[in-house]
Amino acid sequence: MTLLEVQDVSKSFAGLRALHSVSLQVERGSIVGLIGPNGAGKTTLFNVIAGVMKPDAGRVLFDGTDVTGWPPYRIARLGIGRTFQLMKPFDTLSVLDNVTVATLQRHRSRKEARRAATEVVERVGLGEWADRKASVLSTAGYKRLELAKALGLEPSLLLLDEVLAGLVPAERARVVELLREIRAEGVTMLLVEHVMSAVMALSDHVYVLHHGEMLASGTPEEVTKDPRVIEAYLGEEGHHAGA
Ligand SMILES: Nc1ncnc2c1ncn2[C@@H]1O[C@H](COP(=O)(O)OP(=O)(O)OP(=O)(O)O)[C@@H](O)[C@H]1O
Repeated sequence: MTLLEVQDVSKSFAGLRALHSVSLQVERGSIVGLIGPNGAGKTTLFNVIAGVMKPDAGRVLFDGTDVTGWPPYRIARLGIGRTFQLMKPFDTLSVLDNVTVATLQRHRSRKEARRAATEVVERVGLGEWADRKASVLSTAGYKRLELAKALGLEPSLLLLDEVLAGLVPAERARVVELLREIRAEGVTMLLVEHVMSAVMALSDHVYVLHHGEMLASGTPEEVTKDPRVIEAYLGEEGHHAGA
């Protein structure tokens, strides 16, 4: 069953066409990769899905509801969570308090919100850091916190924006494992990522954006063999293929 459907979405910035008639589908329970060169439009598409930007044309359907143009808080409440490429935790708050800010959206009582936050913090492997200030975390810790904040909203769909960037390979492998576990718990994911080995290992289906247009889509194997994708992305930045 389709959980997210993007239909012919277009978005321009002062004449610059960031997205041109882009469509994609995310099946419930799947992990879908969204790849493409810098400036291809990936973050813009996330912004449209999450309600941060209104598309000039096209529609976003989530779980059968047309959410196009809805404000971000309503979309989040309906079940779309999101991590950000540029992370902005509250540095002076503890790790647990940062996540409680998210769980308070779902739980009325502070006690319940705190209990839910504690669970999520444990879930992402930050249990030992729960009472430390967010500012003491490493990059890997920040990434996990970012994931925890998104999970705290109890989303059915998670939009992940480069959660592996800046991590060393051992840490990447741990986050890949964590994402698999989160999927097994029933969370569907749309994943923007430049670390191709992870995209290939995780994704059931991959979409390739290029200059704001959907260049190709298919299984990871199909996409990596597609000459257009190799020319536009994988070949040009060959390190992606093995990264
Ligand atoms: N708020 C904005 N105002 C003007 N131009 C923008 C804005 N946001 C994005 N753009 C432009 O739209 C195009 C698509 O950018 P976008 O950030 O969506 O690409 P991306 O695929 O996410 O790139 P990256 O991999 O570098 O994050 C780029 O040319 C970018 O400069």
